[in-house]
Amino acid sequence: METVILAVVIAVVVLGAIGGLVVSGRKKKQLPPSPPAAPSAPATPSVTAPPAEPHIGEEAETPHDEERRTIEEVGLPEAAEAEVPTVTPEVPAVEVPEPTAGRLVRLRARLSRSQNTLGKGLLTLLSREHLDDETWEEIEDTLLTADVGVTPTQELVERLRERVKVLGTRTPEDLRALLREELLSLIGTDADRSVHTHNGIGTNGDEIPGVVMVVGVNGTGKTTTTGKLARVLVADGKSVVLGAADTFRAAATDQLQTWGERVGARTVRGPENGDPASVAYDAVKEGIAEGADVVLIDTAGRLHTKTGLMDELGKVKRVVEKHGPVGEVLLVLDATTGQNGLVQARVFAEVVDITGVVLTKLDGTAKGGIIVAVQRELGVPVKLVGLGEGADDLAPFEPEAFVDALIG
Ligand SMILES: Nc1nc2c(ncn2[C@@H]2O[C@H](COP(=O)(O)OP(=O)(O)OP(=O)(O)O)[C@@H](O)[C@H]2O)c(=O)[nH]1
Repeated sequence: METVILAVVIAVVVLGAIGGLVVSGRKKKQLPPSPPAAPSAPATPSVTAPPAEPHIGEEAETPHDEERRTIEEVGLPEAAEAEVPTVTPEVPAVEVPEPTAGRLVRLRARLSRSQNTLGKGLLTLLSREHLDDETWEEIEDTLLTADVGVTPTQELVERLRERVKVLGTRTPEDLRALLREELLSLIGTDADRSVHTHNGIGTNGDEIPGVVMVVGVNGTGKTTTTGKLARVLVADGKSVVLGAADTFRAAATDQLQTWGERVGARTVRGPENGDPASVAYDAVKEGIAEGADVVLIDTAGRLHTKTGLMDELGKVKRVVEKHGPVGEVLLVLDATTGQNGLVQARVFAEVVDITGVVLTKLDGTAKGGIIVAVQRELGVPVKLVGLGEGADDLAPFEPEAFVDALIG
């Protein structure tokens, strides 16, 4: 019996002691709840252990080691891996130029702004109640001021006089239709205005890329036009190689290369002041090797009065022709230079057969009539017009859209 009592007393004491330990343990754990741990938490927000309020009892019994394991389990390594930035090789962005169809219509606002005097001026004069000699003279002056040229102006005035006489009433619609028709016949709607970029047959009998040479006096916009034309061709799905045969001006070569890089076209360049004919030859050779569709050759600006430079241009063309035919020789004319452009055109045409004209800076002049004059002078069509300094401001020349922009 005594033994039993002793055993019960021991059991009570032991239980009491255990109870006391548990309570003191709880108190210890509850005293510093979590504030000290909390500040360290934000350092690694994505990997913090999940329960904010862990089970007190468990926490008290959980060894410290186990907590670390739990954090590892959350996947620190993966998180760290995810944060490693992926290194991609730097590739220059290749632009996708705007399609060329309908560009002139899109750029119509620029055209009508610069050519207002011509189209609207003519319409206003033709709408006068009395079309006397003085009025016809004013019409003639308007055309001459716009650089249409003497002979085409006289022809147009004559035709308009005849047709207005026949016309009974002169409603604004009648006059607009009549003027549209006459201006269109003056500019011509039948000419082939496409830039010839199709493949040619090389001197060795194999197919070679279409070759286009861009020529003109200094500062007319040759390099810019070559770059813009490369974009037009790329937009139309063709592969292009550029030849920087303007070896006089290092900046022109860099400029051309930049244009090319923007659309993913390779530029063949030579040493500064090197032989332009040799660069042009190499460019076509590269075009053949690459199987490119078109090779565009930018030449140095040269004054038509400098015979030596003009002879050099002839040589560039002849050297290129050792590979095969040059499909297109584009003469770049600055529309703001007016009648002087015609003199240039004549000399360039003698040295290299011009096959098409690019009229640049038409956005900055009211002298759009030069289109008529230059076509008459050279007997070759205006194929492209420049209407601004923007990369896609070169448009295929469409007579209808041009005349519509003139007369509104
Ligand atoms: N407003 C306007 N500016 C143009 C147009 N075309 C070219 N330009 C500008 O004309 C200037 C001369 O252009 P370039 O292409 O360097 O002329 P370039 O004929 O190659 O010059 P050189 O190599 O010195 O003979 C540049 O500032 C062009 O941005 C156009 O259609 N409109």
